[in-house]
Formats: sequence, C-alpha cells, structure tokens
Amino acid sequence: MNQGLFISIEGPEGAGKTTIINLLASLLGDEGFQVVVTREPGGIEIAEQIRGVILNKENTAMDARTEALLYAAARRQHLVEKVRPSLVDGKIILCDRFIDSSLAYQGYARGLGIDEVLSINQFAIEDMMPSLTLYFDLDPEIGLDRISKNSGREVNRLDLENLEFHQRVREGYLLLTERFPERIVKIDSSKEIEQVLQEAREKIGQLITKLRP
Ligand SMILES: Nc1ncnc2c1ncn2[C@@H]1O[C@H](COP(=O)(O)OP(=O)(O)OP(=O)(O)O)[C@@H](O)[C@H]1O
Ligand SMILES: Cc1cn([C@H]2C[C@H](O)[C@@H](COP(=O)(O)O)O2)c(=O)[nH]c1=O
Repeated sequence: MNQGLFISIEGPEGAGKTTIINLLASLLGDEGFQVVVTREPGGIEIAEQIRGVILNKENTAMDARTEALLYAAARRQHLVEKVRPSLVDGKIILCDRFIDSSLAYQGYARGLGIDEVLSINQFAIEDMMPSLTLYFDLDPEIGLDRISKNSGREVNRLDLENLEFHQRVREGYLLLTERFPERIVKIDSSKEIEQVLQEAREKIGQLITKLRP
C-alpha cells in the first residue's frame, strides 16, 4: 500500500531542479515531514553505475535505443530499491527527473517517439507514476549558460549535445504538459529562486495535507 507521496521534478539542463529540490526538502523537513531526495539516473548503487555508463563522455557510439533502455533499466532498479520502500514508509519522495525525461530526451529530442519510449518504460515502472510532476520551464540557452558558470558541475555526454537538441527537449516537455495536464504542472524557472521555490511549495501544498505530521 502506498502511503507516501511521489513527486518528480523535471526540466532542461540548468533549470534549477537540484537547487529547488534541496530547498523544498529543507522546508518540508522543518515542517516535520519525512523527505527523501533522490535522482535519476542514479539514487542507488546499481543505478549510479548505469548513470556512469550513460553519461560518460567517451561513450559517443551509444545508440539512441540503447540509451533509452539503460535509462529505463536504471529507473526500474531505483524504483524497486528506493522509491517504492520510501512510499510504503509514508515519506515524501522528491525525485530529480523520472519518466518524462525519457519521453522528452529520448522520445522527442532523439526522435525515438514518445509512445515507443513510454511503452518500454511502462514495462520498467509497471503502474508506479508520480502523483505530481513539477516541470521547470526555461529557455535552454539560459539553462546552459547557468551550468557553464557552475564550476562544481561536471559536464556530461548529454550536456554536449547542440543547442537544437536542447531546444527539442524543451519542446518535448511542453508537449508532455499538454498531454498529461492532470499530473504535470509548469513553473517558470526564469524567475528568482525564491519565487520558483514558493510556487513549487504551493503546488505541493494541496497534496500533502493528508500526510501532515
Ligand atoms: N531561478 C534561478 N535563477 C538563477 N540561477 C539559478 C536559478 N535556479 C538555479 N540557478 C543556478 O543555476 C545553476 C544550475 O542550477 P541547478 O543545478 O539547480 O539546475 P538543474 O536543473 O539541477 O541542472 P542539471 O539538470 O543540468 O544538473 C546553479 O548554479 C544554480 O545556482
Ligand atoms: C532520467 C533521464 C535523464 N536524461 C538526461 C538528462 C540529463 O542530460 C542527464 C542527467 O543529468 P542530471 O545532471 O542529473 O540532470 O540525463 C535523459 O536523457 N533521459 C532520462 O530518462
């Protein structure tokens, strides 16, 4: 039985996902909620190993379908080992990226097809979807500029794709917000961090009343 709350946070590179997740976790923790911060691909040992393979800059020969399958495999393991048990324990899970990243990056931007990528992911996740997805919308030029100034962040294989690719990622996300309006909420992440945080906290608000400690 799921008693917690599964929330995914999505958006292009540099949209502010990690920044806002950490601030949200701190806010919600102060309010007495048990919060798990995690990420995809990764979050547990096996999935972090898969992350290493996918994002390795040397792996330039990686086929798009191989890439999609590796993301789905990492997702499966992470779900089984971390997301599901945390939900059963009644925790709020803030997950930095989930299935919509695969739909936007592999399905749309790589051109594999949103429905094709959805179908391999349905095998991986069965029926485990987030109750809410916060999509941080940002012009990729601004996002790439932000991460280029963040010297602590390692550049990965996906970052090295050209601007057109990152623009398609954004288009893909925008299509997803139209397709799944009951789940995905769009937030303008070109605003100041405090404003983005406040909006994200408000969107989570209605859902967490039942978990209030
Ligand atoms: N609203 C904002 N306005 C200006 N700068 C921001 C904002 N949000 C985050 N930043 C800065 O942008 C950079 C990228 O932020 P962050 O790492 O949170 O993005 P991200 O979406 O997690 O990126 P990625 O998915 O590419 O790792 C950081 O240096 C962060 O301080
Ligand atoms: C889950 C997932 C991720 N990606 C891409 C998106 C980013 O370019 C990297 C992850 O790096 P981050 O700094 O942790 O955001 O992987 C993807 O293409 N497909 C996916 O399913």
